[in-house]
Formats: sequence, structure tokens, C-alpha cells
Amino acid sequence: MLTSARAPIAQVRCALAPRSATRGSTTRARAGKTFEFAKYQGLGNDFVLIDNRASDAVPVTAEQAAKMCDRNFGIGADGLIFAMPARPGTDEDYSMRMFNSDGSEPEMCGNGIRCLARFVSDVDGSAPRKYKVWTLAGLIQPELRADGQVAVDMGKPVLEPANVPTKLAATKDSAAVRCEMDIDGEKWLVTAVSMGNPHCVTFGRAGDGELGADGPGLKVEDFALSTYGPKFESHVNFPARTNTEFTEVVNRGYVKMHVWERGAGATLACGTGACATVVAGVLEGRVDRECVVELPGGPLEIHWREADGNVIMTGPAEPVFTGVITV
Ligand SMILES: N[C@@H](CCC[C@H](N)C(=O)O)C(=O)O
Repeated sequence: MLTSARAPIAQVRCALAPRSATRGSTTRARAGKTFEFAKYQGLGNDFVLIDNRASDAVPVTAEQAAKMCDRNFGIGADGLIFAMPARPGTDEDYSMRMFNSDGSEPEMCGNGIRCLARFVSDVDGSAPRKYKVWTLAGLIQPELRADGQVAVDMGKPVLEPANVPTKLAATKDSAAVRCEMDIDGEKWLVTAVSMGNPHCVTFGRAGDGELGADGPGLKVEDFALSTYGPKFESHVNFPARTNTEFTEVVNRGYVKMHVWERGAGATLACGTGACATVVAGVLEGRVDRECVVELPGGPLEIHWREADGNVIMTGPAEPVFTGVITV
């Protein structure tokens, strides 16, 4: 059972009936598996966390994952995260598996891995420390600090277009940088970056004052995110779909970014997206390697380290409530 020494948090208990049973049917199907969960958030990007370190198998289907995340019929979250056992024969601490709110499984989640580090520390009652976590994007190392912030070594960005994956052609140093992409007849300029998961970063359209470095650029507060987001997400240039970061450069050390996430839509923050934004901004010559990314949910500090090429992301992770759910 999760016990947090830091702050008491509310507890709920609920059973999720199948959709058909919640919509007018008088017979409720018998519920199946019961899980203790904790809800955490990192800058408002919220997750259901389940301690599954005793078993190798992910215990839910994609449909059950989506149902748990549903804000009307479930707990409500941008994603579902399982703490899983470490791979045998490694010095790793544990593994992470994550599901988007639509039930799809991404390779990585930056805000999620900060929440996972805090969750495991809360469950185990362990002191702040650094963890080695295996993900579908490889080894990621979050360090929970005494001040509650989590600094994550996110590894190196992947820029080779085929590995993002994107069909956009490389334009600079084997990366797809500032490429034209057609969205309903408009020319957007985008840079493709993988942080284990795919990202399409844009600073605006060609010809409408884009080009944060040399023009006014996008104004993210006025931006029609839910109109454009889905068009980028399922664009033919991104065969595995993509997360998209719409970015306004304020100065070389500070940008504002609104994100449309693959499999989750508009969220208040995206950790991998903030990392991809700074990598794209550096490749386009717009920002410095140390840059604050201001998201609707708050700021993330990003450092694309010159020494080893790794990206370090620092931000918060907070418990919201715990509960028990049957799906
Ligand atoms: N919010 C996350 C990213 C979650 C996964 C993403 N939607 C995908 O499908 O790749 C983050 O903080 O990185």
C-alpha cells in the first residue's frame, strides 16, 4: 500500500463497469481485476501509477488502460504507468511501461518517469536517490532530489529521420531540420526529433512571420491547438503518428510551448516534448542548449549537454490521490 511520508493524500475506491453497462443498461457486468493505484502529476500532465514490480506481465488490455484514463468513465488521466521489475541480469532498478489515454503504448514519457521515481520512493519509503529505469526507449535515469524536483538523464535525441520515424528528408547533419510540411495547403516549417518517442517541433508557418529568431513567430496563447494538433498527429510524414510542439521563442533561454500529444491530445505539459523542443531550437539556431520551456502547466528546465550529447530535464512530480479500482 502506498504511504507518503510527505503529505497525506485523499483515497478513493471505485469499480469501472464496461461502457455498455454504464450507458443505460440495467445489468452491470461482473468486475474483474482490482488494482491499488496512485494518481500523480508533473506540471498537470497526470498519470495513474500502479506498482506491478512483482510480475513481468502488464496486467491490463489497451481497452482497460483507456477506460482507467477516461475523465468521465474512469479515474481520469493523460496516461497509465506501471512500475515493472528490472530486467534480469542487469543493475537496473526497475522498468516502466506506459499507456496513453487512448490505450496506445508509447516508448517513453518524460513527465511520467519523474512521477514514477517519486511514486517508487513514496511506496518504498526510500530516501531521494538516482534510479536506473528500463523503458521501451532504453535506459533512462531519473534522480529524485531532496527538494522534491526530479532531474532526469533522458539520453541522446535520435535525429536520423528513419529512426524518428519520419518520411521527411534530412536537411542538416543527417537530421530533418526546418523542413516544409503541408497542412491543408499551408506550409509549416518543422524539425523531427525522437526522444525515444516521435516529435514534430514547429516554430510556425513559412511566410506568416514565423522564424522566432528573425521574426515575430507563433503566438501560442492564441493558437488553435485542437484544430491543428490532430492534423500533425496523423500526418503521412509520421508513420507512427507524432507528438507536436507549437513553440514561441521569447529569447534564447526561454520559450513557450503548447503540445498536442500522440494518443492523448492537448495536455498541460510534455517532458519528452520539452526536450525535443530545445533540441530542435538548437538545431535551428534559435535557442541555447540550456533553456526553460514554459508549458501551460508550468516550466521545465532543459539542458542538451554538449559534453556527452545527453538531454537533462528537471521538473516536479507530485502525488494527487490514491485509490482502488476494479476493471
Ligand atoms: N506526456 C509525455 C509523453 C507521453 C507519450 C506520448 N503521448 C507519445 O505517444 O509518445 C511526456 O511527458 O513525455
